[in-house]
Amino acid sequence: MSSNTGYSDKNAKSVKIRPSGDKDTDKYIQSSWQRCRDQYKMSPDSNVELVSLSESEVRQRREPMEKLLSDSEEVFDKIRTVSKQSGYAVLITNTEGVVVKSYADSSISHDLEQKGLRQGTLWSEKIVGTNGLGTCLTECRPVTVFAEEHYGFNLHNFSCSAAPLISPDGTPFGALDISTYASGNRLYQALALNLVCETADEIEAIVFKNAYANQRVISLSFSPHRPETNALIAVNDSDTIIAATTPLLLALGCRDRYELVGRKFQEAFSDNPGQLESSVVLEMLIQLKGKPHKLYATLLHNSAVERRMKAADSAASKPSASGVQTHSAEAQASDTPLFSAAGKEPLLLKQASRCQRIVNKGISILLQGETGTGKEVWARALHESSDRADKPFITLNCAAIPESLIESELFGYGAGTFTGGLKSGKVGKIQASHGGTLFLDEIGDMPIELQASLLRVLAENEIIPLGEVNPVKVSLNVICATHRDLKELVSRGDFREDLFYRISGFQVALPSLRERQDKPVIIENVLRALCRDEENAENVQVAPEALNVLCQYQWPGNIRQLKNVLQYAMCMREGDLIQSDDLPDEVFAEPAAMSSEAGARSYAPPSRMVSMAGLTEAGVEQPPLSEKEELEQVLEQNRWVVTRAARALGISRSTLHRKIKKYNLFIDEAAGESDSPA
Ligand SMILES: Nc1ncnc2c1ncn2[C@@H]1O[C@H](COP(=O)(O)OP(=O)(O)OP(=O)(O)O)[C@@H](O)[C@H]1O
Repeated sequence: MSSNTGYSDKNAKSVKIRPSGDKDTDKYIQSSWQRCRDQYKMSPDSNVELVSLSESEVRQRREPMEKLLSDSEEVFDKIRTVSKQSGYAVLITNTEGVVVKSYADSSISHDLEQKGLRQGTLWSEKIVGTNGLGTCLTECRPVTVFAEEHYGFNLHNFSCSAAPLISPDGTPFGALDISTYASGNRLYQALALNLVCETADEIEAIVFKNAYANQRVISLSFSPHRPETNALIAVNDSDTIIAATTPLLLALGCRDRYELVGRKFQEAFSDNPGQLESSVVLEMLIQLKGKPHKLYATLLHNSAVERRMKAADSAASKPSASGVQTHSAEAQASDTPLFSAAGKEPLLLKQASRCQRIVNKGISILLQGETGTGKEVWARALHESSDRADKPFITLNCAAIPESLIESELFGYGAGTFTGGLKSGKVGKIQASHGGTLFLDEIGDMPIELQASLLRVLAENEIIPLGEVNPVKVSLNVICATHRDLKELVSRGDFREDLFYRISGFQVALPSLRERQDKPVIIENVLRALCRDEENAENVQVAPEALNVLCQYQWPGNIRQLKNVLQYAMCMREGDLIQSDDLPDEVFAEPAAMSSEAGARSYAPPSRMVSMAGLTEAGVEQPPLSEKEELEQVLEQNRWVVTRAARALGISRSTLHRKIKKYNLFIDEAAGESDSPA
């Protein structure tokens, strides 16, 4: 390990933590200080520099959280009122620790704003050291960082309490913080922490109800007088629990959300013969730590589900005059190919309804996503949702055939054009998709010379097959897909800018499987499809522990890999239950180190004093790094910004430049000289 850390072991021993009197608190503050010292190579008792992002960088990071922020407005109003009265600033960050929204409603909080507690600042623990937001995101738990517990000397007069914001699959999507000037006793901050935790719970419940608006959401409570709580589960049509909120998992003492998720409702809350109906509080008996407890379940009012159920009932009981069974608009919508490709992923559901509206409007659609994320499935769903559904759907994977053949594959050729070609000539894919849809997969691999011809086809709707002179009129819908960053290809001159704009009238980003909030639903869908292909397999299920393993795995090959894994497990299983032992070794790999501050994504209840340190990047035991590896790691963490990496390493910029040269590390000079985060 490098000794150029700017402080000696003697300094390290002098790490001082103001005793809080709370052992648990001391532990997480100590771990954070240790990370600052050993991993981020920060020197204690020196000032930390706050990094501010530009308006557009903040906007870009806020965009995915926009809906959540507007849905939770009422909850934010409540915490703002309390914060205003007590002189706190309210900050909301994404998982990187970038403040995407802040509220300063009092003169104290205006003052705090001037000191950096405002929208746009970056509170990543790696950059700023121990602090409320950064440490909360790293530890994935609520924290208060009070006065001298902050690593940076210039933050010693702040008191910050933060809690992670948790999405329905248990992964953090940001953090909420209230901060003020530190005064009095640290223990008084317990109230602030409580307020942040309660608010984070309320936000989690709102996001949860929205994510499962088409399922049954049940509130569970220990009191019959307060049946509606933030302790929620979502149950699908076959009575399987598909998600649970953090407050519920903590109340029931579950260390892992898959102690509930994946189980049948009746079985999880055993000996409960009652039926859940609207506005009835169902009393149930459960065992907690060996003792019986009464638990009250209430089915929350859900108009979408009620409409769907009513539609299903009436469809089942009365055929329409035409003899065709009727469905409500809701049921019809969720039956469409686009909605079934979207699963229950909130972002994709939104994209499905947008695509549904534009699919016949002549707007070109570009699909982006890693390999195996379902781009072709989405393209087919678009075709099947369009007016061209009964016409051909033709695909051409530009990366899968040699460059020299793409042109003839696309445009076809006339009789006798090539030696070795078909005597009668060949109809190209463009002509073959006339009337229907042409799906150009991996468009980023289209040779630049051919891009001009493709652009012409799209603009003029006609082609001239190779070796022919007469143009042929075509009418087709072109959908393109890529896993590459086309804008970057454009900037490198490898992709025509005019073609990029021509094919990307509307862009759909398909999330990787590891990012999806609806993993249990996707697993179930892929499994059902496989079961349909096998005799007597209709009752095959995945056991909760196996489901847990599948949901925690990082899935570099996305849904395609999931399909292979389930195919393997189907062969290995004995009986109708797929157990962990039936899964291939690959899915038991350690969670990969995460790029975001939040560390490895966790499916266990992540907060309220349950430390996820064992799963975070920080907690995974690392072998010692060589100086070169360490430099690469710190440069990577600081996005190759030399000034920032030098600061993180505790060395000067010129020393870092010398080391970069010594180890022949690649550095992008433009990025290296700038301090603005990429
Ligand atoms: N929503 C889904 N539900 C069930 N299975 C799916 C879903 N999406 C994709 N799959 C399955 O995953 C596999 C990969 O899907 P697809 O070929 O559409 O991915 P892709 O992104 O086009 O991959 P590539 O980039 O490698 O071409 C296919 O077997 C497909 O059937």
